[in-house]
Amino acid sequence: MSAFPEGFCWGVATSAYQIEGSPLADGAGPSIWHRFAHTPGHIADGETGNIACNHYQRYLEDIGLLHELGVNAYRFSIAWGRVLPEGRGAINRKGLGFYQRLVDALLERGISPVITLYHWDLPMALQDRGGWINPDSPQWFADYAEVLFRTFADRVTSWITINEPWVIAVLGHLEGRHAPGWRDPSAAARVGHHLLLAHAAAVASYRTLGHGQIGIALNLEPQHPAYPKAADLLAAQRRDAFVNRWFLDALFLASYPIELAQIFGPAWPKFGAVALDQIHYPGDFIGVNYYTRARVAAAPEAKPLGAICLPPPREKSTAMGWEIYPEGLGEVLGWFKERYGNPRVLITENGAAFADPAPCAGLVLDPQRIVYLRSHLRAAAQALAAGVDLGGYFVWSLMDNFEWAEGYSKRFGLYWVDRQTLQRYPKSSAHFYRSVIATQGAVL
Ligand SMILES: OC[C@@H]1[C@@H](O)[C@H](O)[C@@H](O)c2nc(CNc3ccccc3)cn21
Repeated sequence: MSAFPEGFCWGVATSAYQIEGSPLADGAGPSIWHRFAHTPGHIADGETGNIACNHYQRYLEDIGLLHELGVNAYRFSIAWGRVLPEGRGAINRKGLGFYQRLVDALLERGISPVITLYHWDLPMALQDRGGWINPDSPQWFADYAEVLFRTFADRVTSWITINEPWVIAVLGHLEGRHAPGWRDPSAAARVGHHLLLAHAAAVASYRTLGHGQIGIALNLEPQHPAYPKAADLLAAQRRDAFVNRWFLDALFLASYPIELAQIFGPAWPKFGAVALDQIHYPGDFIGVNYYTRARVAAAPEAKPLGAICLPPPREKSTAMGWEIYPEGLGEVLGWFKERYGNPRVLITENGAAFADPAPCAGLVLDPQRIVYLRSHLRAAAQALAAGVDLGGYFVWSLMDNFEWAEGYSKRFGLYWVDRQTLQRYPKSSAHFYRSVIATQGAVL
């Protein structure tokens, strides 16, 4: 029996800087990840996205892989700096032309484009104006989005404004592990707010220019007390406010969790009623990027949260050190039905990195990824049966790619990429996912 309804959206996901390569080709303006990756010490093995998977040249071959999988949707991001090299103003027609050819080739194959407007690669020219802490940044983003809405209004009906505002604010502006590499709590709080204003402005623009669906993609991760102790439960609740409810409550409830003012202290701005009303903009769907859960222990010395996350047992971990915890996907999906009015949800990322072996006779055997995907797909099917308005599922990722600060050392793909030749090889998980799609989940 099919676990998923006819018309369910089956896809895979990628992002521009992680797969395209050629970051400066055809008049493209450099991004903050180009600068960050070229700054020694930021990326494992000193790698950059200069080549990545050379998708910029090999995109037709990669669309062939999508067709081989049988997906009916493909989530990818547009590099802002290819379209607007200075981040605003003059349009780079060659840069926009790449995405027009990509969209047309997808549509010819019957694959629906799901475009992420922003997946972390802000044009350097805008960062030089302060980037996301600049109060003008929401308008910069809305103007960029309008160029794409007008270009693709007739062909693209699924849009994601921003990928993971929490990662942008926290890893990029609080912890400094991602571009632009800042460590400034006040900046992180303001960046989070400006990203929500940017999302709201793009949604408002799409309401006048488009006739499809638009949403935002959030990284969501259940926070569980490591031990049955009151202190651990309180620490887990604090971290839940910080990781999950910061953006969920803002979008759906027009309020920030009170814990954030305690966590950020004086660095947390005094947002008024108008500011909170302006971020009350969930859009048409919520994208859920789910990978794992956190086991949280109280640690008063670990400022500002007073919490630490305990590593999972090795036998339950992926190559990223993340716990394999499919139950957490059902928990996260349930939040939308229980707390936020049961909006349309898409699982916009779910996947895992494992130490995949090299190809043998043209195939990479990755049984662990099959186990991971099967268990998470089962959890998704159970949530759907329980009444969650789940409309689609995207595997992260189509192929091994540039895994940010980890460089190319972590492989998330359904296709294995030879780093010397860039040849793509199917993993057995690609064949598994193809069978899931072909049977609407009956094989699970
Ligand atoms: O790490 C795998 C992927 C990454 O390649 C995607 O670009 C990004 O959208 C993505 N988000 C998560 C989950 N959130 C996260 C948490 C901590 C650090 C980085 C990402 C995983 N991933």
